[in-house]
Amino acid sequence: MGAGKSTIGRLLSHELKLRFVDSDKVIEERAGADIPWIFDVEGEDGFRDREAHVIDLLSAEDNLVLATGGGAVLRQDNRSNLQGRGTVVYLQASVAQQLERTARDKNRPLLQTPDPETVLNQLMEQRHPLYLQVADVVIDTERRNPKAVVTDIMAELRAQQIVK
Ligand SMILES: Nc1ncnc2c1ncn2[C@@H]1O[C@H](COP(=O)(O)OP(=O)(O)O)[C@@H](O)[C@H]1O
Ligand SMILES: O=C(O)C1=C[C@@H](OP(=O)(O)O)[C@@H](O)[C@H](O)C1
Ligand SMILES: [Mg+2]
Repeated sequence: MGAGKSTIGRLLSHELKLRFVDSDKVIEERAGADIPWIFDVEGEDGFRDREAHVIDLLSAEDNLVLATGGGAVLRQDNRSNLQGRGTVVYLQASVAQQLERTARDKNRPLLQTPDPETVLNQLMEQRHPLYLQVADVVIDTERRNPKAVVTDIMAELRAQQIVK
């Protein structure tokens, strides 16, 4: 959360001239409700079920840049769908940077606690190894503006001959 997936994903899609899709937005459209409502009414498990279904659908499509939510790596099905069907970019950010970038946003239920820093540290410990497991490309976003991050991603995609 706050690494910049939604922001960078959209910018990268322009650079690659591909469609951009954010799985969180698709989940909200299909549910006719926002993410806080889904967490409230269906719990995190309900949200994860919806997320897995949407990632299964979207990862099967070609020619798009997909931004997932940060918890997508928690399920094995998502990990194998993402890893098997596309190029996965892991955007890294420190917890301090995540806190700065998410502070004013009420749209992330997991961070609506008195101590989001502790939550983010726990999530990082749990998820970082999973992100590394699925990533083809790892990009440090620390104190890099979105445009610079996209430039770094493009350079790495070219170095790996994933794009020209
Ligand atoms: N590299 C960056 N530098 C500065 N601000 C950023 C950067 N990436 C994202 N942001 C800002 O941080 C916030 C969270 O970004 P977002 O794209 O929603 O992250 P994610 O989808 O990974 O949770 C947004 O306000 C966005 O404008
Ligand atoms: O990390 C998570 O578990 C979540 C991240 C959110 O997306 P972003 O990573 O785009 O903030 C969103 O999917 C939901 O609030 C859960
Ligand atoms: Mg996002």
